Amino acid sequence: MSQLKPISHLDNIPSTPGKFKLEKSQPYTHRLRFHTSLSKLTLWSSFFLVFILFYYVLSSPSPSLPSRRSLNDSWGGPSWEKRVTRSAQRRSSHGLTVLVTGAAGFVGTHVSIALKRRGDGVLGLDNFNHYYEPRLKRDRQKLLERNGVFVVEGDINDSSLLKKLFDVVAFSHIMHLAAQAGVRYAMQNPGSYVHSNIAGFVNILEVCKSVNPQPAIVWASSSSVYGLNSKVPFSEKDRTDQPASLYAATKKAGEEIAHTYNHIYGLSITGLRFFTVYGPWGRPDMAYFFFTKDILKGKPITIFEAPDHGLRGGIGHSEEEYREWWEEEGSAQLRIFNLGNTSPVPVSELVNILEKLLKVKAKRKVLPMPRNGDVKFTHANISLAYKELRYKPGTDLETGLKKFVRWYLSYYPGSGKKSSWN
Ligand SMILES: O=C(O)[C@H]1O[C@H](OP(=O)(O)OP(=O)(O)OC[C@H]2O[C@@H](n3ccc(=O)[nH]c3=O)[C@H](O)[C@@H]2O)[C@H](O)[C@@H](O)[C@@H]1O
Repeated sequence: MSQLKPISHLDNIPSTPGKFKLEKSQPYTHRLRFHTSLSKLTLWSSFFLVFILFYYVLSSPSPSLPSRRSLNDSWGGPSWEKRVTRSAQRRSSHGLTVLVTGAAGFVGTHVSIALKRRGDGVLGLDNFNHYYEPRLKRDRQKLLERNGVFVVEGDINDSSLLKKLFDVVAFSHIMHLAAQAGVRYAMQNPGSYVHSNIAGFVNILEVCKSVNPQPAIVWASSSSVYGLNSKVPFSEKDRTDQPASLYAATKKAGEEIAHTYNHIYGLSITGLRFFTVYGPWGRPDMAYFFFTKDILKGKPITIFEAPDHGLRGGIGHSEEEYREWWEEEGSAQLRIFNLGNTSPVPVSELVNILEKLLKVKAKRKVLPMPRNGDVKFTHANISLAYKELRYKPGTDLETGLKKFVRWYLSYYPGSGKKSSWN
């Protein structure tokens, strides 16, 4: 756009002497000539400027846009590169070098710390968006820093940043967890799901396909891809073509996109279908988190009841289970695994446990399940993950929620003071 401004400016320059009072005196002729040549000079120099600008815009390679953006970003420079290198340094030659996207997120934080503790080199990437309280993300970042993990502030859609990271570090793996999460929010902000879960994922794959050596990719799909399926437990072999939310549809699209990049470029890609993950440092938009908050405040909570009066079970696993997810990839694999717990729990049972742990009675409002993206039930078949990864959840819901509640009360001190049974 900037090259247009001088052109419209040129259009406004008086180009004929008709706007000037004509006098026949010599000096005037000189002035007129001088003016004319000045106009010409201005015209030509402006034209030249436009040409230079135009040439610059056309001849700059595509990274010129991101590099202009980088003026506002907090990445780049020798001390930044040093921090990146140090964070990605693995402790032994057997260790992996992992880029964790969405590192300041709930799952990303736990994964980064688990990998770092076992000796892998870990670098985080996160855009610290405002989907939920940024303070929580910043505090997770501090936790990561205490554990030796540096989180680069940037977006997965920024290919120049991604390329720069691969210039500085030869990552063996990407743990891609950056995404627009949340099932119900997709009705409010559909574009953010397309931007992060589809465009962002493709951007990551585009960079991965071009670097040498190509990193293996492990990424977060979702149990929500099972959508309206009624056959339980959900198995990886089941159909996934009836998503109930745009969120689920973008995760399903991610699985198909993964297939393409494996097929064409031989990228090794493992998708993990998470089943309602919960625990300390969790996400405030999830039911167990805001139920805890509202129960403590004495505010009513809404329990969605499916039309067949079955309540959908939120099931999951706590941070211990993250440790065993990882294994060295063979080349060019395309895999998908369910990760969750195998005993579904009705939402009402989740509330019973929270009441017991918080020592506060919940004000329950039971409503028929709205058509808001939620599904009636979810239940994981995890035999494939057990067979191939030895994945075995070891935390029951009550133990996991106890850990969450303990964390919640210490993170939000004062929130539990009013706690008492009515
Ligand atoms: O399993 C997954 O794949 C997904 O798990 C969660 O989604 P969801 O299971 O819907 O998690 P919650 O928002 O915590 O909902 C749990 C259950 O509580 C119910 N619920 C939710 C909100 C509410 O006010 N009342 C209520 O009964 C929901 O219908 C649902 O059955 C995450 O938000 C997704 O990002 C993730 O991909």
